[in-house]
Amino acid sequence: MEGLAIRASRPSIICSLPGLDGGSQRLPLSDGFLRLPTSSYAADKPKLVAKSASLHPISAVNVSAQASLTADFPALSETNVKEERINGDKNKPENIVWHESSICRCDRQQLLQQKGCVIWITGLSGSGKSTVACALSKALFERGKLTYTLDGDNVRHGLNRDLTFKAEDRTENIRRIGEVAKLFADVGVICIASLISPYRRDRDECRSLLPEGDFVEVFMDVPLSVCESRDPKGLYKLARAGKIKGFTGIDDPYEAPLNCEVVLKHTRDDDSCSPRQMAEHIISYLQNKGYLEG
Ligand SMILES: Nc1ncnc2c1ncn2[C@@H]1O[C@H](COP(=O)(O)OS(=O)(=O)O)[C@@H](OP(=O)(O)O)[C@H]1O
Ligand SMILES: Nc1ncnc2c1ncn2[C@@H]1O[C@H](COP(=O)(O)OP(=O)(O)O)[C@@H](O)[C@H]1O
Repeated sequence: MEGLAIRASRPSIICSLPGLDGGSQRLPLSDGFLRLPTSSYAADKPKLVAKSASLHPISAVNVSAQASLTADFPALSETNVKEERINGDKNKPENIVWHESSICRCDRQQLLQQKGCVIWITGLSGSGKSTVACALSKALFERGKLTYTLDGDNVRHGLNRDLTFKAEDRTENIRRIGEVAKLFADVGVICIASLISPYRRDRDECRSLLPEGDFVEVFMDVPLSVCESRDPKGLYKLARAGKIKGFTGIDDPYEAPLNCEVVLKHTRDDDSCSPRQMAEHIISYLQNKGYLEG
């Protein structure tokens, strides 16, 4: 069906559409979506206004419409509006129905007094990703904030144990961790994902899984020479000796972020920020964006 689909985390939403009699109406969702055929809004200058049925914001909105449709979501600062045709998602599973829960993300965030998000730490091996992830999780814990860390090395011991370091396996590694991180964010947890994630496209895919603002990309901007001199696991030495093939930074690519939320730049060894200072930098970002409140 060609039309409009609005996804919300509530059983019904209040909606006013040109095609609906009597202004606003409360409309029930089926499998998490309000679906409207093109005919209900294909007026000359169609305007859609949707609000959640309670004071809770709509967690996500998918607009599938003709180019002429304009959607207007007043007072919904947390709303993520995406254009997507109902039939346009070729990866959409068939015969699978989304089951809504009566407790939504905003309820959990209220309980935890924080907002779920993903802190995605990317950088070369030895750039300090795990160290910063650890310092961040400790500093947030001390403030009473709940985090969970997904470390590339660790996840490769379990969920991703079947994956190698070939480009397509790295992509799959990142995709799976991105999906798991999204679940944590939905719980209301501040999820810290710390992995090399060398390809920009893979990181951008993970970003696109989340509502605007909820993906915070942190780049460990540390020169290869510094990472190599640290070499805590002796892997650079093995890579230089040709005993590890396809090692990031040596004979495999790393694409630095072009426009990320936080850059933690290494300056000089005698003047480098401590992991705690780096963690505080990320915390300031989260605080300014309101992620440390319910
Ligand atoms: N070929 C190759 N290239 C890069 N890294 C390698 C490789 N082989 C093993 N290792 C070790 O694996 C850790 C990186 O795993 P990730 O899951 O973060 O990598 S990726 O995001 O899929 O690229 C990485 O851990 P960190 O040093 O913590 O980054 C390495 O210890
Ligand atoms: N800010 C820092 N200054 C100096 N050394 C650091 C810093 N952060 C991490 N290190 C050291 O660098 C090495 C690599 O850190 P690690 O967190 O394991 O990096 P990654 O997870 O990116 O591989 C470790 O020996 C760690 O103690």
